[in-house]
Amino acid sequence: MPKFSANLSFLYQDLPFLDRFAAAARDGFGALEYLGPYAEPKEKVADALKASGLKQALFNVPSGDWAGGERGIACLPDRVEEFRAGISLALDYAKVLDCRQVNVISGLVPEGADLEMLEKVLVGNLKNAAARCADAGIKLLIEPINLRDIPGFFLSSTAHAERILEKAGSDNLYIQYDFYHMQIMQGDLIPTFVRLKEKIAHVQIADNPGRGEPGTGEINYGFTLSELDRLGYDGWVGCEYRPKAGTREGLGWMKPYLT
Ligand SMILES: O=C(O)C(=O)[C@H](O)CO
Ligand SMILES: [Mg+2]
Repeated sequence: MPKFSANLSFLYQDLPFLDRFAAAARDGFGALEYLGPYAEPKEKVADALKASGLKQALFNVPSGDWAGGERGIACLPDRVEEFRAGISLALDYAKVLDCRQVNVISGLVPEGADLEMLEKVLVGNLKNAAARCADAGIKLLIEPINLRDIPGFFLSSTAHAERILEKAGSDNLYIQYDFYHMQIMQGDLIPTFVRLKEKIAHVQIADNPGRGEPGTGEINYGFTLSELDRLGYDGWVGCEYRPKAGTREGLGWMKPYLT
């Protein structure tokens, strides 16, 4: 049976951040994930997590000025120090939250940038970060993201992610496989999952078009989720969608999976 993680950067947007933890527990989720917990002291986040009884599935390492339009800094040559400091901060939170995986958002391609140089920077950053995370028993992930929602994003395909993994040469670097992004960019969702299964540490779901609940678009999630089960995927399934009505009202799709 799939195990679901509520992505609190997308779900329960009507509630203050720390109140979303209890709401997710009440609605049957087993774990939580979000972009980042950094606006709150780690002790407060840990208290809310403990009170909810949920697990911390994942969060992103600091990703630059998100509100200002940045989408990660990991490929940017002039941000290497900041990236390394961000890994330290992410590890501090991950330890307190007993979170076993963190995700890196690669960044936007600056106008006129040398792509080979960006790749070299990204690979160097990931190599260093994967080793530091391994020492802490935490997996490091990278996520291909679709170019329609984030034009100019550096990492937008599984083929590119595979190349980055190969160049980084770390056995602690994995792929976050987001079915929504991959449906837009390449399709062939399950065969690609099967091929990369050993390298996929986390999956996320939303339907297309619109990034709504499973069942509101073209992806056959009945088939997809039963395939994940059949193939032995035992990680969390991150629910990273924008509810069409309200989070709770839109959870009908999850009912068959709750025991
Ligand atoms: O956008 C996504 O798909 C992600 O998973 C990133 O973490 C940002 O939300
Ligand atoms: Mg995602």
